[in-house]
Amino acid sequence: MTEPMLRLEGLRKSYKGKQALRGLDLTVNDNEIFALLGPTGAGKSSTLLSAAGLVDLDAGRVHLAGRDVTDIDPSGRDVSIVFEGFNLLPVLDVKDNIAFALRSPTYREAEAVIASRVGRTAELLRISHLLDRDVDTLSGGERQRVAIARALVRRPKLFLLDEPLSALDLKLREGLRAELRQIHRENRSTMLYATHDYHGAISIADRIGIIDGGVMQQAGTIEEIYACPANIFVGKLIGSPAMAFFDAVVEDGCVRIGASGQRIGLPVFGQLAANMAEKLVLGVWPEDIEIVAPGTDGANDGNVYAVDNRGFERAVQINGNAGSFRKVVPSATMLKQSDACAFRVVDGAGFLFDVAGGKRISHQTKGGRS
Ligand SMILES: Nc1ncnc2c1ncn2[C@@H]1O[C@H](COP(=O)(O)OP(=O)(O)OP(=O)(O)O)[C@@H](O)[C@H]1O
Repeated sequence: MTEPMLRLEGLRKSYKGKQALRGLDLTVNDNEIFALLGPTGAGKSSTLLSAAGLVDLDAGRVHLAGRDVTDIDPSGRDVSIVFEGFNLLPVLDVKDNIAFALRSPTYREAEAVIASRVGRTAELLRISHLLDRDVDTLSGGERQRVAIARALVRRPKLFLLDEPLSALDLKLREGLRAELRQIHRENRSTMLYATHDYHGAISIADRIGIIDGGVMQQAGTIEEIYACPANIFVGKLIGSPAMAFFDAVVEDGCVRIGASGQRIGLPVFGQLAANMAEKLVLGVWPEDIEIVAPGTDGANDGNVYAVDNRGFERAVQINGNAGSFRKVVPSATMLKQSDACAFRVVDGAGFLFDVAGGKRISHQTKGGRS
């Protein structure tokens, strides 16, 4: 088996007593795009900086293509990093900004080779027409392309992208993401892409890692994560809309939603932990919740709190006694704000989570997502 391109093992990093990484593990395989998804302050940048060797770790090891590089300088690691802030050099034009890394003492190349590589990389990123411009005359999207070109031109083993597209508008972001995938296919490069944008992460990545509090919460393909979300935090960050959560109680071999809602037989949740608490949280992907007519037998009562128009679809928020959820429905669905309605969880769907720690305690279910 080939070695993973990047293996981070038990990384710990504190900044003036503030713990940013708390035993973080992460594996990025050769030739894959791995998205590191997490909210602000989760530890994404610290993870990328650790991989590049740009921070001093308190503990843990960094392996690059099977080699332990923990004690190796950034220049000896063969990785390139693109930051959100672009870090272009204002005194140089676009061409020289891209060529900069190839002219460093470590990567010194012949000028003819540099010109050809700069030209090829500029074509890939569709910035050939900008090569003679000063960087301070460029738009945000153009600068971002130049920053990516500058990192790419070295053809590093590993390409680290830290929120590279967040400053761009939606259309530019989508376009650049498609181009990054194309570059990845052509160059067979490996990318670690940090973002807090769920849509961005799933559209570009082969696998996703969800990070919070400096710890990897779960890693896998999006299908694996949907089929088995590790904890409530993962459910809240994944999906669009995200997972719905309801208070639930265990009574008479059933899980009951709220005090008087739907009853679901315990066996559908698989073999459960022996000492299951009486109170639990039931997590359900919105696709596994049906909205039905008010008063439907065995369903949960609710009312429509908000309706957002999305063109061909609408996103509705339904509030119930045991919790609320958002779900996308066709725009022909006759639901208006304040309407009474009812909803029920599709047979066999849903996950049970522990109230205290938020960990999933039920097995994979057979809902619409699995
Ligand atoms: N140089 C620093 N000095 C002090 N604290 C820092 C420093 N860098 C990061 N931190 C703290 O470490 C934690 C993790 O930060 P990090 O930048 O790795 O998170 P992030 O997931 O990249 O966040 P964001 O999405 O906001 O960039 C945060 O609480 C942050 O405030």
